[in-house]
Amino acid sequence: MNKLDNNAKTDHLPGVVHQEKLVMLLQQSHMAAYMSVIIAAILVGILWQSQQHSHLLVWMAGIVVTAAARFYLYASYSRNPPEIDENSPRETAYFAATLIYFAWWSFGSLWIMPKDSFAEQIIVLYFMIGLAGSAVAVFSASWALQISAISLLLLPIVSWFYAQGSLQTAGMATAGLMFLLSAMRSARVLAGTINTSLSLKHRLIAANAVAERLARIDELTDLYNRRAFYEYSRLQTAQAQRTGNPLSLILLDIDHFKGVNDTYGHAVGDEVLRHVSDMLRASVRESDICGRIGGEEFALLLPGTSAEKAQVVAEALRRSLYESPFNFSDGEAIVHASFGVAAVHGEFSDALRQADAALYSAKSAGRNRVEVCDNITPIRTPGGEHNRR
Ligand SMILES: Nc1nc2c(ncn2[C@@H]2O[C@H](COP(=O)(O)OP(=O)(O)OP(=O)(O)O)[C@@H](O)[C@H]2O)c(=O)[nH]1
Repeated sequence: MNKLDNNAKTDHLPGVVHQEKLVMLLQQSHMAAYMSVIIAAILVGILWQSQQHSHLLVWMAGIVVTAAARFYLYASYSRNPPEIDENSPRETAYFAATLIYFAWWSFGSLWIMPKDSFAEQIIVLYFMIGLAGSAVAVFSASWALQISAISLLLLPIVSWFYAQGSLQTAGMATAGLMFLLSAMRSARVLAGTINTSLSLKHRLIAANAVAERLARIDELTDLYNRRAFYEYSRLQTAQAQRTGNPLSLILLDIDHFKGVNDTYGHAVGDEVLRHVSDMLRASVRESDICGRIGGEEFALLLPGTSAEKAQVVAEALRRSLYESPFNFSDGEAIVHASFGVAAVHGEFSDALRQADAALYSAKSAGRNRVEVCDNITPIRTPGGEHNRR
C-alpha cells in the first residue's frame, strides 16, 4: 500500500537543524578533546623544569578528568541520540562539561604559569591563543560555545598580563585582546553561515519530499497516481518474474459515476472517490499497491496472489462497496463498481489490457460485477444496475 508521508517536515526544521549542529559539534569536539589532552601534556613537559611537579600533575589530572567527561557524554549521545525537538539533559551536561574543561585549562594554566619567567608566560599565552583559535573551528556549529570557550581561554590570561603593568606584558595583553576580538567576529560569521546552510539544506530536503509526493500521489484520494502505480507495477512484475511468485491486477471502475456528479454535484463526486479509496485502503494488504489511474478508475496490484485469489478479493471489495452506503450531507447513496481481474504473467502492459477487457465485459454484462480475464469462471453476481436511495 502506498504510504508516502503526508507531512513535509518543515515543522521540525529548527529541531532538525539544531540536532544536526549538535552532531557536528560532538563529532568535532570529540577529536579536539583528545588532541588537547596531548597538548596539555606537552605544556606540562615544557614547564616541568620550572614549576612544582605537584601543581602540574594536579592540573593535568583535571584536564584528563574533564576530557573523559566529554568523551563519555559524546559516546552516550552517539549510542542513543535524542529525538528531534527533545531538550536533552545530556546536551546541557555536554555544554557544562565543555565550559568546565576550558575554565580548568584557563585558570589552571594561570596557576601553573611561572610568575618570574616572561618567556614561559609567553609560551602559556601562545597555548591559550592556539586553543582559542581551534575552538573557533571546532565549535563552529554553536556560537554560544565558541564565544564562551574563546572568552574563557583568553580573558583571564589577558587580564593577568594587563595587571602586571609593564610595557611588554601590556603589549602581549593587547595582542591577545585583539586576537580575542577578531576570533569572536569570525566565530559569529562562521556560526551564522553554518546555521544558514543547514537550514537551506533541510528546506531543500523538505521541498524535494513535497515535489516527490506531488509527482506520485493523487491529491484527492492520497493513493498513487497513474504514473507511480505503473512504475511500481513494472517493478513488481519484474520481481515476480524473477521469483516465480504469482501477481495479479484488479481494475475497478465506479458505475454510472457521471450520474453522481450530475445529480449531486462535483463535490459529492469527489467525496465518493475518497469513500472508494478509503475502502480500498482499508481492505487490501500492506504489500498490495493501490492507485487511482483515471477519473473514477482505480487499480490494485496484488503481489503473491493468483488470479483466482484476486477474483475472490475483487468480489469481496465489490460486495463491501455495494453493502456500505455512502453517506453525505443530502442523504445516502449506494455506490457500486465493476471489476476486471487479470494475472500478470509477462509484460505488465499485457495484464493491463487483459484486466481492462475484463472490466469492459463486466460493464457490458450489467455492471456491479467481477469479470476475470483468462479461463477462470467469473463469479456471477447480482447484476445490479444503479441503485440509489
Ligand atoms: N467529482 C469528480 N468527477 C470526476 C473526476 N474525474 C472524472 N470525473 C467524472 O467521472 C465521470 C466519468 O463518466 P463516464 O466515463 O461516463 O463513466 P460512468 O458515468 O461511471 O459510466 P460507466 O463507467 O459506464 O458506468 C465524468 O463525469 C467525469 O467528469 C474527479 O476527480 N472528481
